Amino acid sequence: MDIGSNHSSPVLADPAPINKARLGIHSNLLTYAPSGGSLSSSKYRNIPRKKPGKLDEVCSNACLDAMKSSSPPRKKLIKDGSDTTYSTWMVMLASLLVDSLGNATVLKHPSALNSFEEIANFAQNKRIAMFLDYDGTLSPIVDDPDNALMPDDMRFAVRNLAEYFPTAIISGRSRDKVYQLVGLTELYYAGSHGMDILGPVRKTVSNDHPNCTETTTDQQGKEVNLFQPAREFIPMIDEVFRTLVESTKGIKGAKVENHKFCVSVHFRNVDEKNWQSIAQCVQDVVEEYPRLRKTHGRKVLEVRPMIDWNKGKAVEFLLESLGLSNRDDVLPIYIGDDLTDEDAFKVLREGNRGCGILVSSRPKETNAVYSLKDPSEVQIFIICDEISQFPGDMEEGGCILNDTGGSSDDLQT
Ligand SMILES: O=P(O)(O)OC[C@H]1O[C@H](O[C@H]2O[C@H](CO)[C@@H](O)[C@H](O)[C@H]2O)[C@H](O)[C@@H](O)[C@@H]1O
Repeated sequence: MDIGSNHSSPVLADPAPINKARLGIHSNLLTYAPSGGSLSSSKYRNIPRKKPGKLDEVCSNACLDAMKSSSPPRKKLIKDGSDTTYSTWMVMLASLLVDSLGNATVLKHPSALNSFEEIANFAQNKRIAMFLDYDGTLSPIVDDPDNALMPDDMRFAVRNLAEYFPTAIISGRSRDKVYQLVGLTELYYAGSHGMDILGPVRKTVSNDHPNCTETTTDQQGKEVNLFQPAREFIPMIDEVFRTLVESTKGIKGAKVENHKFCVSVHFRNVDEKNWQSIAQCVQDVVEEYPRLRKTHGRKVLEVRPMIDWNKGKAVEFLLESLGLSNRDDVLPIYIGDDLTDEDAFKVLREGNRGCGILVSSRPKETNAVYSLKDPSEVQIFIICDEISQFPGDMEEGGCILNDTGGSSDDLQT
């Protein structure tokens, strides 16, 4: 049985589709040309860059389009008296449309919870390898990235999961930051969209990537492999971080984060009339640094090294490091909510290797097979996985679920 074979192509009507062809923002749509310089491995290639000129304006306008189309306006109350009836009708029509698009998603990307039996059947006699994004997947999206905390009951569910299946977090944040937020030593962590991975030691992996792999010890003194394919970019990223902090300091609500191998520029709290200025600041940087490129997430623009590495490659790398790649008895599952997670969904979809689950409450174009509405559904899915794979253990008290969100110690018997 092919996983998700009942469900058709990944392309779905999106109420606000992003014009990727114009933007060139999605890494798996980019063509990489061979690089010179010290990034000698064929994995790392430069994208030929246009000369700065008249097109700059078009570029930052395109960027602005992407910022707008990925940020649908919030519902507004209609106060204008004369147009009330017409406007009300429009709102009702729009919400009907959203509802029917929602149903289309349900059909094409069914809920992973409703399809749980299908997934469990497919996972039978297989070992699940679980990959989880952080923001919007394990923690709800909030205005301030520093307040994106993972609820304790989610942490408990993930910790239990990791007891049964190899589990990795793959985040756009720095590895240190995401480790600090998740706080579980049982997991593997990949930060900066997979450009900073702490994984198990495996010789073949080190041989494949001799210049970017280093054997070290983790917090528990265990031998681990540190994989950093963009190591030489650290000083450049640091410089870009400082430049962006300076250039955006006059824009109210802008926030810049340094993730060691990439920089995030948040515009969630910026008035829409200033989004153009944010886009311009980012555009100026990528023009000044031809070996960096701009990508795009949920109300965030990012600047990152122009290397052929992303969350999809990180999944492949971790599977290889865990000795789980190219095996019929392994089912990798990746759960994520953002554009950057699409690279991972695509890797799993290709060759029917595993299954991507998109976290979204509205229809989106995606390479995932299934969907979950929000982090609370992610938590339920994780718990169901544990129970379905090891029902005996659960009944015997390995994991007794309650709905009070109490500490893990309270719940262990
Ligand atoms: O790959 P992820 O773990 O999902 O990280 C992607 C970005 O997540 C964070 O930003 C997002 O979440 C914030 C907190 O909810 C929200 O305020 C922001 O608008 C979102 O884009 C993080 O701050 C970024 O640096 C990550 O790239």
